[in-house]
Amino acid sequence: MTDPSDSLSLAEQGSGPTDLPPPSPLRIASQTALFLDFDGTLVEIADHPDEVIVPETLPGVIAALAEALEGRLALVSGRSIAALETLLGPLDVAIAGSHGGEFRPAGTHTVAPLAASLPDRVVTHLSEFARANGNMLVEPKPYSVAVHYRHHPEALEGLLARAEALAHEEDLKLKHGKQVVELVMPGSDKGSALTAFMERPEFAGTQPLFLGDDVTDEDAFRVLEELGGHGVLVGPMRATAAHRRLPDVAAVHDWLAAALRTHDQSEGI
Ligand SMILES: O=P(O)(O)OC[C@H]1O[C@H](O[C@H]2O[C@H](CO)[C@@H](O)[C@H](O)[C@H]2O)[C@H](O)[C@@H](O)[C@@H]1O
Repeated sequence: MTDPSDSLSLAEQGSGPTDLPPPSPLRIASQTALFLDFDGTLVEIADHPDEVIVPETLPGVIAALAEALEGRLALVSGRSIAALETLLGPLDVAIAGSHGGEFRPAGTHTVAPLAASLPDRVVTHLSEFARANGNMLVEPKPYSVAVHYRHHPEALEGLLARAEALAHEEDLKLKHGKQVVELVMPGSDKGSALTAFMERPEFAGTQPLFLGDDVTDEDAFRVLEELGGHGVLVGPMRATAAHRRLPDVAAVHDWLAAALRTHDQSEGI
């Protein structure tokens, strides 16, 4: 069975989806708000979630951009906020974690839930299934749970069936990301997280940009149309609601660094 990102592009085969232009250079301006996904966008995908290599300069780049944008920057990730801070260190920037379940504006350590807690039985059932099928990695998060099948692709069909049954019983949302099946509490996703940020005074009246690579980022890309912003797909072209594309993580880093250089020059730094 293929990765959902691959199957989206396969579904588009024939003429294939028309490629998207790259985004304009990022301008540090009062109308700019920047939302960044983490895995596959700021760091390369790794075999295990704990094995991602975080470039030494990344936390500094995020902090510098947030400062230059006067707080109009947020990380919007499927990971929990705690997992992101383990990898990046403590950061005083706005973060939405667990696919929008956790919401934390800049300047506070208080995490506001945007979803109800996941019932324990969901993690228990998926953990039993994962143990019985090659001991797949289970990643419980505050408002979602992820099962990573990268090393056990043969278990995907059964995993999807089990996850669909649990989603139906507990009224959960199923997300099929890169080599991962996740069950998420309803009422929150990356789109609702973006909307919640845009309702805050520091983001009001800005034009949001969101960079993301996975199919789970499409909720945010869709919401951006209503918010007057642009989605930037990171990675190979596929069917997407984004309007711009950068080819890979390295191109994201170059695009961000160029914005900081231009800003520093204009400030005489
Ligand atoms: O929204 P994101 O910040 O992109 O997070 C999405 C998921 O990222 C992590 O899983 C993905 O990255 C892993 C490390 O590269 C990789 O091993 C896995 O196959 C990917 O799906 C994270 O573990 C999940 O909790 C996030 O939902």
